[in-house]
Amino acid sequence: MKKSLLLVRMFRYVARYQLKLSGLILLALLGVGFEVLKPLPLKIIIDSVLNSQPPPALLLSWIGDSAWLTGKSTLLLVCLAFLILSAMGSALISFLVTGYTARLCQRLVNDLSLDLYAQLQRLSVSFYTRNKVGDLLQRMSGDVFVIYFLVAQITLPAITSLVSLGAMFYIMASINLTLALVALSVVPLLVISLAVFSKPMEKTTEIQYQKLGDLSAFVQQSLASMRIIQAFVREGYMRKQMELFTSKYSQAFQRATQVSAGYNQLSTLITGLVGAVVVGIGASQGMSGTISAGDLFVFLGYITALYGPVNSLSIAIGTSVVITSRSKRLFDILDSKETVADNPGAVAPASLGGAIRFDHVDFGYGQPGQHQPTLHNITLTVPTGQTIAIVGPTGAGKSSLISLLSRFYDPWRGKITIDGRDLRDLPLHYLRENIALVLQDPFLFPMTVAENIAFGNPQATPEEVRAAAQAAQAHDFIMRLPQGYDTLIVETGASLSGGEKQRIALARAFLKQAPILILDEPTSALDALTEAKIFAALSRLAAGKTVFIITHRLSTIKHADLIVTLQDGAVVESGTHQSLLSTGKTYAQMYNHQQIA
Ligand SMILES: Nc1ncnc2c1ncn2[C@@H]1O[C@H](COP(=O)(O)OP(=O)(O)OP(=O)(O)O)[C@@H](O)[C@H]1O
Repeated sequence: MKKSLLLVRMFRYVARYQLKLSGLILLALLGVGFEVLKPLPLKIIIDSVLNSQPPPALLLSWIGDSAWLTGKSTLLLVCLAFLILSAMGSALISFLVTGYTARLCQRLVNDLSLDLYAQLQRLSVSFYTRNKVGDLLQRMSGDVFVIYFLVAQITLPAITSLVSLGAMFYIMASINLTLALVALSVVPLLVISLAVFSKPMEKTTEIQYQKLGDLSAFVQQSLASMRIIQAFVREGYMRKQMELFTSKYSQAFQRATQVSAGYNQLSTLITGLVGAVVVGIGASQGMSGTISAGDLFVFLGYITALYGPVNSLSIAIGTSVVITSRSKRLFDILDSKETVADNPGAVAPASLGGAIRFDHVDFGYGQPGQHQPTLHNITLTVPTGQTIAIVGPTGAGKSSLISLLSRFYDPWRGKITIDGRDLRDLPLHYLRENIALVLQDPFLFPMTVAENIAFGNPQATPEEVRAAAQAAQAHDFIMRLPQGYDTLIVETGASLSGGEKQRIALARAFLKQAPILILDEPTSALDALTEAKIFAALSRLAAGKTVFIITHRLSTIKHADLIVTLQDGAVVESGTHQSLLSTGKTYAQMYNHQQIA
């Protein structure tokens, strides 16, 4: 997408609040009015109070032209009153504009953050495999403020600067057109300097925020794995890595800052030089009597005042270049097509049975043809209500196989059906609502124990939560926690043992009461007795449900309706425990080996 379009798209967010923004702009323009008119009372004081020129015609039309009103004392009072009013007005308006801008911008940041969050929720697992969490965090918490800059540092300053430049030019031109044109020559000069600097500014900013993303990702990963770093005494190594990331970021930051500073200094220089030329010409015209002392005062006042809007205009243009690169980082997320799409016309059936079929499924991580497949030609049929165990050596593809059921990925070839419907013909949210899942690494949220268990079924009553915890053999240890079910779990469940976390994750899956239950090594961290109790509860809870279970402990799945052995991504055998034992092949060898061990 063209970079200029990125800002246009960003404006669509701002356009949602066009009424509020218009009000804000009008208020800011009122402030501009006070600023622009500021030197005029001083001109009147110099020309008509201190000297003998008549007051300007416009003023006379306002206050009348009786001798009393145009007396020097009254004029002085009128001018002073205007100066006081404009000082108070400017202060009040600036206060209001700052407050309203902050409020509007915060809303915009919130809107953008929510859209990004919603899109992140839609994106598939492959997106998260490709992007680092720390970098995404940086985009969500840092880059999202580009919309703030768009309003507060670009739109508002650009409009108010242009209007005040126009108004000042109009007044200056009515005093002395030549001088006004010299003063305005600053604008094309600034445009030329921006044309020279915009590409390098854009590039260096893009690199700067990429490096910041890398640094954030490294810090995030280090914090999450601090125990491992300490256990392996790799603090020194990690510090060196950190130095590397920070030095790369510092270099990029310095380069971007230097380029921006170059542009800013050049524009300051241009403004200063043009100002000096105007002062020189104006002063010499004043000396020759071409313009009055009051007019020259207005002119000089505007020359200094001109710097403000010209400078904020150049900052606004510079910022727009910088935020274009940062907006791109946001639109990369918003435009990502790495979502799991439903087939057109996907509809939810009235109910879901749970008969599952893998039909000649090939799957791999990455692109077919460019990457090796992980699963080859998988064909499996699991009738409703049956329990199927997937076994096989580590890396055989067991977790990959079940990840296809929740459509974390789609097959390269072949299809998976539930009750005869292709998974892609079911709305994704409907499919996932009908699957309860326990992953190998049970993730707990920083919420209470009860909330963690009820995560997939927030309407569950406390009694139902308790019953699920009992089935998962979690109730007793939960009751020993300081606040029982109301105990707040610290981030990722760091204060619980691996087995405790697994049991909460199991309770969460049991409580969901979905027709399909997928358990990926759900009891790997549990002792044999607890495991046996959980499997007893499972056989009761799983009545009528289709259950997929992956386990390395083969004694737990002896009663499964079907056992499938995977090896190197292919089904090498399937059958019941007894039938597989009798073949003496892979399953039998693994089982016998575990019996001896
Ligand atoms: N996100 C991923 N991206 C690329 N390759 C992956 C990804 N996840 C798994 N793999 C690869 O796919 C293969 C199968 O992995 P999978 O996790 O399905 O095996 P598994 O049988 O469940 O292993 P284990 O018993 O150790 O859990 C492995 O070679 C693994 O390296």
